[in-house]
Amino acid sequence: MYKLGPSLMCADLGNLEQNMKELDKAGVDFYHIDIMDGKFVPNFTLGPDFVKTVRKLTDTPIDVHLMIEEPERHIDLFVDCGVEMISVHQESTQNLHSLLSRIKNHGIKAGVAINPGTSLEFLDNVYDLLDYIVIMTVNPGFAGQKFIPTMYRKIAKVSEIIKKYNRNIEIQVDGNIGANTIPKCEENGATMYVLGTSAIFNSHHTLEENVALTRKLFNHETK
Ligand SMILES: O=C(CO)[C@H](O)[C@H](O)COP(=O)(O)O
Repeated sequence: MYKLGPSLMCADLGNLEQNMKELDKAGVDFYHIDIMDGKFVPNFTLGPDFVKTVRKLTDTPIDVHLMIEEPERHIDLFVDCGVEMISVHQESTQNLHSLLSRIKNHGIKAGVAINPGTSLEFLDNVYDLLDYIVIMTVNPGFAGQKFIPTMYRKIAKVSEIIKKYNRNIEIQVDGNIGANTIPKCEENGATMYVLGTSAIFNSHHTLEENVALTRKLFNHETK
């Protein structure tokens, strides 16, 4: 079961409603929304008002990726937007366990996003709270970057670790996910795919066609 989630920072924001109509028609599984504060990452992107707009436009699950410092100060703001999933970075908070507990207490899925240079040992302390782990396959901040090849091994390692925990934790991959990278991500155990400029938000085909072409890259069925 594999899930596809367009990264809305890469959408045509002047045409958001139309873009989302096409993507919903194409049957995407979730929408990925990147929140950047210019501190934790060197860029600014979307915020809670944008998330609320997306919520009004679709019933498809919304996955918020918080690339911000002190996310504990803002969790409630994003929960109140009506999202289904929130991921945070271990490097951005003093107390990851309590932050993940807070997300779970709101009845939504909790994820941890892992930067390319961050090791995996900390997972042992929080795995009981995790619904998904996001392997950043680029350094977070900008769309259109190159996949870091050593991240394939990291996906495989996380996959092994999850088996050891014996819990149903999904592996999401984010950053330059497309024709050149999906087959190897799948081989190594990724289950959720964030689709940006490489896979769908480019001018080669319509969004619906790009989603259909992306599905063809998988050996197994999506969803
Ligand atoms: O998290 C991100 C950047 O930090 C984006 O979601 C991601 O990079 C998607 O865009 P692309 O496929 O162009 O890399």
